[in-house]
Amino acid sequence: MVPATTVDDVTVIVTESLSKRYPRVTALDRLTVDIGPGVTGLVGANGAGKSTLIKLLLGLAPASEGSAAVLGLDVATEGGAIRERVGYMPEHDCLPPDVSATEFVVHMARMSGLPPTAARERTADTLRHVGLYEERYRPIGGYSTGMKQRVKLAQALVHDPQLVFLDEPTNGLDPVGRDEMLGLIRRVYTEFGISVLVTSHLLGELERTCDHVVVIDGGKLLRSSATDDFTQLTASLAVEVTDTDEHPDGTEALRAALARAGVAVTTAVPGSQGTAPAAHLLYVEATGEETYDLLRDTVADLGLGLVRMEQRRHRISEVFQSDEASRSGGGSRSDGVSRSDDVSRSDDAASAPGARAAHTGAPARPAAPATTAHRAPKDGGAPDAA
Ligand SMILES: Nc1ncnc2c1ncn2[C@@H]1O[C@H](COP(=O)(O)OP(=O)(O)OP(=O)(O)O)[C@@H](O)[C@H]1O
Repeated sequence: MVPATTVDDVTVIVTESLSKRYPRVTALDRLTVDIGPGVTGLVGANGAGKSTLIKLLLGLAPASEGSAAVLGLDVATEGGAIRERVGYMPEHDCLPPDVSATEFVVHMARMSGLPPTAARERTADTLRHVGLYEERYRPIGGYSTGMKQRVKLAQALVHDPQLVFLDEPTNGLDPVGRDEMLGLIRRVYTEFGISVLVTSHLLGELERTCDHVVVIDGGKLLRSSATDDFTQLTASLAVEVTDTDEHPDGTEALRAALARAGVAVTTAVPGSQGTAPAAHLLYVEATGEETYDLLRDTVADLGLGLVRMEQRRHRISEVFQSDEASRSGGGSRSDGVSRSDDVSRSDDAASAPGARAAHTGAPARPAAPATTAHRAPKDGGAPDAA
């Protein structure tokens, strides 16, 4: 696959007070954000306005208010030029069942203006890249959900865009399929230099894939930060030890010894209520070098093997959980629902590692943390939080 033109050191997407109002609902509400090159996650519950933002950025629907530019092109007047340079993977199933992946992707390449030979070559390259080369002549109707998602990704990449919009590409995939798709998405940028805007209702799944995360709720910006800012190092150390004949439960032996030494130890992931503790992991509050020394000596005195001792990172969801906990006095939510990775559907929350499903019927929404918008609105005020 021929690498795309890399977009370096430019703002890939800029929106300024962008709004979209339908008769009964405001889908986007004065959204102001800058997005640079790389892989950016756009996270929000169902109905948060993610698909609407993509449609506006592609110039497929007019904004009610405000402005936006993609690759320096105005969405209001240069939609055609934007769509030449941008690939789009829609959320919903939109594939013809009776044609093969090759026929479909060649057709999409021709629609994008590629000559017949180039269209066939690019199709073969792109299908190989997404892992569909062997099955490329089979009708799409017989494909699994994961294969269909790959066809949708291939057609978004076939015309060698500078940027792709991927709307919920992991929808309907099992955990293995999700991981594979997220790996593919990461490689779209690292191998081909194509910047990515990928939407998801799962906060957690994007932290491994994205350089930057934008969180929206009710059409408003909640937060826009580098992923590292969300997942900065915490003061706690994750410690894992082996069991021995003398201490069949090494973790418990270490916990008891540390407690006797007056060290704060927990088996639950700090700051994440409702998250199941990982087996054989202790979290120790680190107060300085002496904590490392004490841990090493205690493990040695007990005769245990030290498997790992590492400073742990916040998970993105914890940023929202801890804020919510502090707003409700440190306890759980008044409705009894704890935050999870999933900012939307309870069925997916149940499948997210360590997540507890919300069963209120209403979508669980992230609380607004102290907003650190990537770019403050021009009036200098903080963007509205829902
Ligand atoms: N054409 C439309 N007419 C009226 N309302 C719409 C239209 N498109 C979207 N909406 C409404 O705008 C809001 C935002 O929808 P949008 O599809 O952008 O959300 P989303 O974050 O992409 O969620 P999902 O993942 O469920 O699609 C929703 O309340 C939706 O019902």
